[in-house]
Amino acid sequence: MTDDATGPMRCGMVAIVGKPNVGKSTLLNALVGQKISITSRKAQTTRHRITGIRTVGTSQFVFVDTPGFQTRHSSALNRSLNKAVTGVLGDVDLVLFVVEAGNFTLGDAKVLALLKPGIPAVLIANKLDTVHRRGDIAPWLRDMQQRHEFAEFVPMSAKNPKDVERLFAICEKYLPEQPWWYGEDELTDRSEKFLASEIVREKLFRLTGEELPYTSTVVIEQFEEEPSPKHGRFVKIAGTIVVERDSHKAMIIGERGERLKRIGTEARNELEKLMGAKVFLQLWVKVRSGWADDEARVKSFGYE
Ligand SMILES: Nc1nc2c(ncn2[C@@H]2O[C@H](COP(=O)(O)OP(=O)(O)OP(=O)(O)O)[C@@H](O)[C@H]2O)c(=O)[nH]1
Repeated sequence: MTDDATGPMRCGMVAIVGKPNVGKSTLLNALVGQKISITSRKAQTTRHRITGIRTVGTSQFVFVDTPGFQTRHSSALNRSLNKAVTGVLGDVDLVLFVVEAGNFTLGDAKVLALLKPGIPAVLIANKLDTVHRRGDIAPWLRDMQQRHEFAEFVPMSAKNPKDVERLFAICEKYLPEQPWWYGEDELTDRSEKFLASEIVREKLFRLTGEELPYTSTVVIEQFEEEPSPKHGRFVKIAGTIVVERDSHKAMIIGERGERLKRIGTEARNELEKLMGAKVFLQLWVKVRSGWADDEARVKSFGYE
């Protein structure tokens, strides 16, 4: 990657797609250079179409993260997720198709089938650091070449900054020559309110582990900024964690409310850092059974 400001001005949209858990959010965060999308060990934590923006030299990359492609269940929530993926793929300049290096499963094949002809796709063979037999990668790459006409093949690790820098240099030439859409320092076009719900959701999944179904969601009901002579910025946030069962509610609240308190404290600390503000955060837990199957309710929670 070059940082010199010579050459034509470029700007373009880059979609990051792949089945759940291959490392899309990790890659996006590494590319944008700051935590924007939420990562966790639990699959399917990314539901929204999140953009991250990075300007390097004369090129501006506008990244679009997509939800993990759902195949197992077909509730209204999953249909909405799938629509988000297919919608994104039609109007981007470049697709980064992420798989785990050395692997290709039916789940990967289903996402690959969504790629549109005419839009260049780069194969990202991620998590290379976990591959012990590097010799197996060359024949695997040849096999991948048969499956799709990829523009480039990039074996890498999203956790290795050198690999991430190299990826920029590889992607740059696929951006069209045109003026930038965003300011040089902008990182995301998502609101702080949206980031607040994502951060609470991340803490929720981190602190409840594998037991909590991914249909649990967070709705921010209040997001108000008040002038504060003492703190500069002061933001009051109230949110509701919506779950499907009483047992999930009990799990989140924990013994004597300990777990919910921790979720709130960790989320508040991170929000304060991110927003450079003093944050007052209130969280509730509500049970709404079957919401993931209810089309209207999925919409009311902000999923298109
Ligand atoms: N060893 C290793 N682990 C990685 C790498 N990239 C991502 N991971 C891990 O893989 C897991 C899943 O990463 P995510 O970035 O959340 O995956 P995702 O594809 O966005 O997942 P969904 O949101 O479910 O679609 C996390 O535990 C990451 O830390 C990598 O290059 N090497």
